[in-house]
Amino acid sequence: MGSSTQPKLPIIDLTTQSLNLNSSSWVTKCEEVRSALEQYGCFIALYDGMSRELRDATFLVSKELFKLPTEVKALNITETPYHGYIGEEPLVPLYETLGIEDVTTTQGTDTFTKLMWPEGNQNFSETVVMYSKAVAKLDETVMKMVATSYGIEEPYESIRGSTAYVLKPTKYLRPQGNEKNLGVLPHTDKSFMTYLQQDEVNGLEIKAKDGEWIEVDYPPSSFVVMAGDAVMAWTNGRIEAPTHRVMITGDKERYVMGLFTSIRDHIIQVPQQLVDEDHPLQFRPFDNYKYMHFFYTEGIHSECPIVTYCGI
Ligand SMILES: O=C(O)CCC(=O)C(=O)O
Ligand SMILES: [Fe+2]
Repeated sequence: MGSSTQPKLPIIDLTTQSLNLNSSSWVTKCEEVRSALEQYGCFIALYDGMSRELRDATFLVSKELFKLPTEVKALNITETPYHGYIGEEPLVPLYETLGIEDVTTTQGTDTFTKLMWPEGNQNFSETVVMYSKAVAKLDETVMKMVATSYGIEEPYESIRGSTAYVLKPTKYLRPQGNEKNLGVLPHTDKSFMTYLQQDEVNGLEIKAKDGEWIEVDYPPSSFVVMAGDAVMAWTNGRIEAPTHRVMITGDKERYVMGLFTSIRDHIIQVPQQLVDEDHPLQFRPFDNYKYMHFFYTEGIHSECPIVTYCGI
């Protein structure tokens, strides 16, 4: 008989009170974040910068969005691959998602809202902008901690202002029958960082370094913080983007909010602090958006596309 203990992701308390630390405890906390990312490529964050009301309101407006006719949702076409509408894909028939680009700005979100509701939907726009800004604050904290822990505050400061945010409200249909069903194929994110929050139904699985799939069980108030391929290259491979998939069981639809950060109009370079004899340079300077296009056109069948794209 195998062990009944399921492997679990680390849970890190990033609530305001818990971060209100003297400087040596702050450094320890930063190391906790870095170590979780180095070991698993992700962790569960407890975060109090998102009120229950805002979270609930966001899932509510996203359910309204998915109720729109498919031909309306399909109007969300973007230049960047995977940021537009994806639905009714034969390989992942349960999965549906729409990307809202520049979502932390009223202008970006209004452009999307006008496409979906030409008559306007101010409640949708306002809710989604507020939600994304609150998650962007979590990103600010996490990245500050990563930068502190590696001693790369300055290099991070130089790319921070080029962060672009895409929110992807995502829905998984309930599967027919009782079998586990694939919601999303195993993949790594092509983003810099990803922040996931789910409504109530589990389904996300992370591939650990030993090859085992970890079923992620996280409460609706917390977030899964995950490294993307771009962070893997930026950290010279210290943090690896984890392979993950979604398996849907049970009889409920699953709703997820994913905020994806990417670095736009700025070449990402490995900070010199992360290169030494023990850690020779592994990645050439690269453009996060060009990488996303590369993945869509040529990199899709590559075993490790970021290494194919800019690995040394
Ligand atoms: O649904 C989830 O929990 C994860 C979705 C995901 O991996 C993605 O959108 O890239
Ligand atoms: Fe993903």
